[in-house]
Amino acid sequence: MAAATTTSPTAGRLPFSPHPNANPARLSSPASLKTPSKPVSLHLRHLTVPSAAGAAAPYPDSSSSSIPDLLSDKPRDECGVVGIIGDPDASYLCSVALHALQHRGQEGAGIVSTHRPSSDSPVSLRSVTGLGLVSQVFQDKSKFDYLSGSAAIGHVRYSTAGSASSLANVQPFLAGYRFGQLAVAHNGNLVNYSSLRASLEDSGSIFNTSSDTEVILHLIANSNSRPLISRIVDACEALQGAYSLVFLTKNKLFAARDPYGFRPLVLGRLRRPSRGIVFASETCALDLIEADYEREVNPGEVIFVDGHDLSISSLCLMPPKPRKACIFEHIYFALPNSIVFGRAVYSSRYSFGSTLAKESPVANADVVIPVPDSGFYAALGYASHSGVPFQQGLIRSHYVGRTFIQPEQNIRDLAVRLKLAPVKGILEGKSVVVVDDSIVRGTTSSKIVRLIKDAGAREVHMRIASPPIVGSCYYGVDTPRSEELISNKMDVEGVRNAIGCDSLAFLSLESLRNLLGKEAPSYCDACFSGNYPVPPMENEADRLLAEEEE
Ligand SMILES: O=P(O)(O)OC[C@H]1O[C@H](OP(=O)(O)OP(=O)(O)O)[C@H](O)[C@@H]1O
Ligand SMILES: NC(=O)CC[C@H](N)C(=O)O
Ligand code: SF4
Ligand SMILES: [Mg+2]
Repeated sequence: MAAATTTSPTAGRLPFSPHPNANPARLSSPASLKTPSKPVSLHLRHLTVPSAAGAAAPYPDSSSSSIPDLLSDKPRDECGVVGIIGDPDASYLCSVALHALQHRGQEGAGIVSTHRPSSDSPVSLRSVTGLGLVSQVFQDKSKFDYLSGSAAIGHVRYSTAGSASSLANVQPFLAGYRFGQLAVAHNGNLVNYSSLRASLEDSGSIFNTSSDTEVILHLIANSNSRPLISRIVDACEALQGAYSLVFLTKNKLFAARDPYGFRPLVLGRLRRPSRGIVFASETCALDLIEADYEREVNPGEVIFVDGHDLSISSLCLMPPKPRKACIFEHIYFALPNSIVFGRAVYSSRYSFGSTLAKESPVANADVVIPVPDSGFYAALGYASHSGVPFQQGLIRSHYVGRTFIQPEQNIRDLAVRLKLAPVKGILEGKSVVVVDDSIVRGTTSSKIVRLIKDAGAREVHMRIASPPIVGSCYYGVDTPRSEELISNKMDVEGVRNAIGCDSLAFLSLESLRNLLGKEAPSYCDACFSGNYPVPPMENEADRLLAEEEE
């Protein structure tokens, strides 16, 4: 194996290899689908946890609930992944880290860990997955006795491919194949999933789920390369789109990131005596389990950690691509206390807001209010730059999750009222600047404008701390279809009219790029600009059709 660097964790700071794109050494042929020599069947295993009587699942599937989940109205959060090795409490720490990443996915959660019943028995992998929140799936603490080993990977899911309500699609996926057991957890979306799956099925592969992630396991199983890291590289070379991945075997933890680096993935080290190694989608997960941030997993890099001595090896074997980190992580997805792609999310949002104030001031405004939660930080920036007092004119209920909205207009109104309550004393008779991070379909904004006007506001001026969203995302964010995006259907004046506010302004794409400075070209802004770094190969109709057929 070429270009591997192996070190001991006791040697202080880890001497990782240079930037992966500087080392295009390859182990195998260019990206192409390998033809398996024989049909390969993977056996996916889960210990499943039913969502507490269905009713307790906070984000019920529309088919099973009287309140349909209309999260498809907005860009839904994406998944979060965690991997920990070298600590006796690996699965418990994994669950804590998943709590920190809960905002990235609420449909399902799971952990796969190593397990060794006694010192003379072999190590095996065990899985616990369930629909719902981490606290629901891991409510029963005996799960951590079942997941007893010193290495674990975990996942919180918001689906981009495959049914949201199918327990089989909840990750991590655990499979047995000719080289033993392998588990994977994935954040992202594979744009060539359908063609990969069709090709694998033609060759005899039998799929257990409707998730795009499963093709990764089949590609690894079909690779004839050795060792496993080479099979992972082989698989990654066939994938197109976004993937931040963690893999677990009985004695190794792997992490891999696509060559564009769409989705975040960081590496840290536990402060506790074990000095275990951690991978996580966001640094907020490291903070919660008291791990120190060491660095990002670089785009195109595959890292593996040996469970015996916690030595870390880094391979940079994927063909180099221009880096394209998702700017929407900074606008909306990531937690504001995280550092994502080397930038503090809080300060990004604050600066988007202050630049918006510079770009689109409101004359004679009385008060600036945020749309909780995600509009908060941009509103602080807007208020600070404009000198207009900041107030909380909308109070968010702690007991309503992400917005549940009915298709019928009257129930939609109720849903927003359940979540957000206006403070009359702040709004009555005022000219109000309302700051939010984004408008997707316009559902939230139009309801909020009405709420604020009903509370007696004289004028309502919407200020949005990102450019108009004109295109869908194909890289791990489940945005509505392009034709449902309000800014794809009409210009800013049309949107203002539809929302019913007195004025509306978005942060310009130019300002957003200026704020990123010389790093701007290393960010994906396709949903604002239409410049898709990887062409969306499979149209959404195919995706929807595939889901309907489940
Ligand atoms: O134009 P729309 O289709 O209504 O979507 C846009 C809204 O959705 C998001 O918030 P969300 O309600 O998801 O929750 P949060 O801000 O509380 O996280 C976003 O912050 C906007 O407020
Ligand atoms: N949002 C994500 O990253 C989802 C991962 C994977 N594509 C799934 O649908 O399960
Ligand atoms: S299209 Fe938008 S949401 Fe998707 S990766 Fe690019 S910036 Fe992020
Ligand atoms: Mg919001």
